[in-house]
Amino acid sequence: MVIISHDRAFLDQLCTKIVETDMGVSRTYVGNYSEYLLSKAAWIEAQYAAWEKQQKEIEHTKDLISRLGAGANSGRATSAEKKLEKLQEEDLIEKPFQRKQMKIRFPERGRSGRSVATMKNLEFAYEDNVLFNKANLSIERGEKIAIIGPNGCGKSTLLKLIMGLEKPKAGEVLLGEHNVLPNYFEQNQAEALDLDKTVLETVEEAAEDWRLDDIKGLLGRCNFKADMLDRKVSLLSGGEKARLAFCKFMVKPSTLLVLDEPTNHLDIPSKEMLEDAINEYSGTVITVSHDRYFIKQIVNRVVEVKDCGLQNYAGDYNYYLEKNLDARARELEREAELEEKAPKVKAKSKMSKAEKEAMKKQKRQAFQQAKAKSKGSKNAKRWN
Ligand SMILES: Nc1ncnc2c1ncn2[C@@H]1O[C@H](COP(=O)(O)OP(=O)(O)OP(=O)(O)O)[C@@H](O)[C@H]1O
Repeated sequence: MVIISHDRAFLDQLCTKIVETDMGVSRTYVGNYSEYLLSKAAWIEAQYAAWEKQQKEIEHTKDLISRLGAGANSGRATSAEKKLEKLQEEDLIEKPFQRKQMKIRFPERGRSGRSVATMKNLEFAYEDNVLFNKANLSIERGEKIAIIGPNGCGKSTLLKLIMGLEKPKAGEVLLGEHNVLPNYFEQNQAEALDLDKTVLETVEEAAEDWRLDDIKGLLGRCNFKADMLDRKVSLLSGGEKARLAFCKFMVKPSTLLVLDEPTNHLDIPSKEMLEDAINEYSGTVITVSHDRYFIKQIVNRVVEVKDCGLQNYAGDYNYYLEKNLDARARELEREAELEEKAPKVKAKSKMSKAEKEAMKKQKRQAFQQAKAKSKGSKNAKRWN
């Protein structure tokens, strides 16, 4: 089975091999996605150490050649020259290429008061579809909260209530009084873009205190090449509009992020960029997401929408799984289902002895390869 996916939790559960392709070169790692990250880091470390060592040797040999010069030492100089030639050509170790991860920070505007949002005896229904019945929740500054629950239970509606876009039938939803500045990423954000604006204008308008070069850098990271910056939003594809909406969202100053499925249209590097930005954000974050990997990376509190109420778990997603036996059972069921569909494929937790051995072997090989000086330098141009 070959899978192409941006869903890291899914890749973790199913894959036994990851093939990474970057800059026209592909490399295979044994294991699932999390193991691939570890193996890749180990490979880069080993390759970098070997490269550094060889660079020193090259410098030392060059130095030796210049000191020996001609005359009585010319024989030794010639053999040093031969050694240098070999080091620089057939034995050359390539410097491992590391793609620079673009770093983004959500702009913050001071800090909010301690109380960020409060729901008191909240009641809400769409006609006879009751979503909340006397639900209570209070959110404090700096909390990073995942709102979870099955499809249609009212997660997105809760965010709309917090944003004041829906009104409670009874009870209250209040934002804190002091400096609570929300920045809301709604699921249909792309549909709200102004079609007459250009790509660059759309982001420039939302950004305050951003340099033009930084805005262009952000757009570039989200795959808007220079020739697209002056294109009208009306001419963009659905996916491009979604990425543009994401860029617009990333530049707005706030003290509260309200996110509805923010990772939906993002590739893995963009998800990682978003996770880093959220982790560095000192304000409050409330997110609805089905992306369990994303939730595991960023939240310190979980709120489950259940039986028209809000069940609080004062810990991260793993804590929620530990405390919530139903959720753990569902998680195990899902794993079992996936395994049944792909009986020959085993996930990390169930790796066979042979696979574990293969993985160890791969790590050893990566280390040895790095030491054993790779031949040729076909890709030398791309190492910097
Ligand atoms: N404007 C609306 N009018 C009537 N019903 C609506 C409206 N918006 C949402 N609903 C219904 O309310 C329920 C809750 O919707 P909501 O989008 O909040 O669920 P959710 O938990 O976010 O779901 P999902 O996980 O699928 O995104 C659903 O049954 C939905 O069909």
